[in-house]
Amino acid sequence: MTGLRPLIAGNWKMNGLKASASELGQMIAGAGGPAQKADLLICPPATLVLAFAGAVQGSPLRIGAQDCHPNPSGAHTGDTSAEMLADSGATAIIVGHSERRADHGETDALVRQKAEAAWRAALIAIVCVGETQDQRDAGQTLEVVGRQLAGSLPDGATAANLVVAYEPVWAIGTGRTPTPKDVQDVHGFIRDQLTQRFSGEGARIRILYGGSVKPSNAAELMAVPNVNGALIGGASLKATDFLAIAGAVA
Ligand SMILES: O=C[C@H](O)COP(=O)(O)O
Repeated sequence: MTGLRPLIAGNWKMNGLKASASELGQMIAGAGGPAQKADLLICPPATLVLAFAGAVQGSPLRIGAQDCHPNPSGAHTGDTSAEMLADSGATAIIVGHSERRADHGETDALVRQKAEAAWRAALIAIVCVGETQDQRDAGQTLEVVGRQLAGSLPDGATAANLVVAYEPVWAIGTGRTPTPKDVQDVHGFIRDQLTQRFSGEGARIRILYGGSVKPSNAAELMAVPNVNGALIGGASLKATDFLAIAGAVA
């Protein structure tokens, strides 16, 4: 950590039904324990944002979303705008997750528009970047991450409106993680990019690590310089694991 309050964010991806409110209830119940060292955010599927946002009222937990359309409204069947998510009680939106980049062909330019949409709705944009296995093997990690940052981050980022998540694609859902040294190198690079572009604000924007974070590796990963929290997939579906990870921050 670099003195920034950590953010532990859970991305439930396409998982969760109304009955999952009981898991959320356990998170709320445990949020006052060791987990209170971090800001806590759960990003359920859009279908649950409204109900979950109501459920967390009065607790330290916040609710976010996983994607948004760039436009505030209009003829876009099946899409959801940032304004709709804000209206449902979301406080943040994940944009540019590698699964959306891969499954929906999202470009850096589109991700940037989505981040701007989140800001237009007064929400935090959590912008994801990360290299594939092939890119890593070719020694292109920093080049890829640098290009994604340059293309995906809008001008005007502040510590209050932007979080960056570094998620190596090959580490997502695989049980594999980079070494702490590798994480340190990439997060240090991201920090440099942020400070070059956003000056003093860039030093205070939180940089999350994501990819197979679990209770057993959280303390080691969260202790790496310039790691200011985690974006957690699978392990965020279980309250005990999510809270244990939050409790492991330095
Ligand atoms: O957004 C979360 C990431 O894709 C990480 O997922 P994972 O923790 O299941 O590897």
